[in-house]
Amino acid sequence: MPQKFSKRPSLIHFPLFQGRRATPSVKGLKQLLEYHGVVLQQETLEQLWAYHQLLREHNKDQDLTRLNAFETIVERHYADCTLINAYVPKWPKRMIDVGSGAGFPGIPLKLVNPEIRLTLCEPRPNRIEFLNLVIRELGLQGIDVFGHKVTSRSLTFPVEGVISRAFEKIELTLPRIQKALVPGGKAYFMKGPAVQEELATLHPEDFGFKLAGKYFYRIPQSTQDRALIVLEKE
Ligand SMILES: C[S@@+](CC[C@H](N)C(=O)[O-])C[C@H]1O[C@@H](n2cnc3c(N)ncnc32)[C@H](O)[C@@H]1O
Repeated sequence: MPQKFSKRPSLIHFPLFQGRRATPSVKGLKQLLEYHGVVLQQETLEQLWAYHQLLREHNKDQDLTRLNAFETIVERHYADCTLINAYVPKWPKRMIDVGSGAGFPGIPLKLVNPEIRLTLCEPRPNRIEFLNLVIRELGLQGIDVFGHKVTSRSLTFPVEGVISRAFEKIELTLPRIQKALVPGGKAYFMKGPAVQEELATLHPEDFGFKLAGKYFYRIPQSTQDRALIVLEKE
């Protein structure tokens, strides 16, 4: 039986803000995030706002995101990439984000979990440049960019965690990360509704992994179904 997507993640608050429209500003960002069930500290909000401004400023020449409206960017990028915290009690210390693009989920994940030592893996030169700019401008520590394709040969340093969103089928990513991920390490896959078909044919044991968790939910106050699939390296 396919899993049903639940309407609300369990650890989420629903604050008072009831509208979806908000002026692009730190305040508007806070209101929209809270509307989607994400409550952040003021300092984190300000960092996310600084990132948003860089994203807007460089989007035209660097082809970073196809989303345009502030509300949509907050819902599908920032809320999406921070809601996952509700399902992971403790993130691994040393992680990579495979296929980061403009920094999703890596940058929001790092902002809400500054203790993670994170490497953003992205081969496209304009995106590498943008990610390095974000790191510099926001003064982030414990984060760097691996500007190459992740393959079983290129990724040689050991990591305890891997995350990716909108990248490729899980069965294609597992061989890429098989060597780098330490035994007991976890791989987190952020997926949309098509995950059901993918899971039906996925055999993680063929790659030395076992299923450690699967969570199906909807971004609060949206039509966006999401899943977080967690695999553990045996
Ligand atoms: C569809 S985008 C998703 C970007 C981001 N994760 C998101 O959710 O918005 C996939 C990204 O993976 C990058 N990519 C493609 N092959 C890769 C590989 N072998 N290793 C790392 N990144 C790769 C592409 O350059 C692209 O930026």
